[in-house]
Amino acid sequence: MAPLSAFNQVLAEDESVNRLTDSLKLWQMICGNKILASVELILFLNKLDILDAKLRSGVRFSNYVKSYGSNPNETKPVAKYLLDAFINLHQQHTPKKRKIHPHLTCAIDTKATSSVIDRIHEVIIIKILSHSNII
Ligand SMILES: Nc1nc2c(ncn2[C@@H]2O[C@H](COP(=O)(O)OP(=O)(O)OP(=O)(O)O)[C@@H](O)[C@H]2O)c(=O)[nH]1
Repeated sequence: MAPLSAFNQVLAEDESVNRLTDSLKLWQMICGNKILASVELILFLNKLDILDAKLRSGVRFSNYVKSYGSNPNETKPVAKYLLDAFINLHQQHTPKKRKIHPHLTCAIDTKATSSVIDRIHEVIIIKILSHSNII
C-alpha cells in the first residue's frame, strides 16, 4: 500500500527523504525480493482523493517529480504516471515473470474499497483453486 498523495511530503523520521521516493524504493525492494518471487503482488495506490485535492489546490506535481515535465497537473494523468512508475519498477526488478494486481484506491470511500477487496478475494480464490487443480 502506497499513498499517491505524498509526492510533496518528507518522512517524519528523516526529513531528507521524499515520501514518494521512499515508497518507490520500498516497492522496488519488494519486487526484487527472491523469497517473494513466486508470489503475486497486490498494490494499493491509495489516497486518490487527497492527490486530487492537492492538485486542485495548485500544488504542481512536476515541481516535485521533474520527469513529469509539462504534462497536465490533473489527477487522472498524474495517477496514471505514478501507476506506470510502479508497474515499470516491477518489470525491471522482478526475479521472474508474474502478475501484479494494482488498484487506485481511496480507502475512506468504503463502497468503492469494498468492491476492490471483493475483486481481490476472487483473484485469491481462483489462484487457490487453480493450484489445487480444481479449475
Ligand atoms: N482522505 C483519505 N484519508 C485516508 C485514506 N487512506 C487513509 N486515510 C487516512 O489517513 C490517516 C493516516 O492513515 P494511514 O495513511 O493509513 O497511516 P500512515 O501511513 O501511518 O499515515 P501517514 O503518515 O499520514 O501516511 C488516517 O486518518 C486514515 O483514515 C484515503 O484514501 N483518503
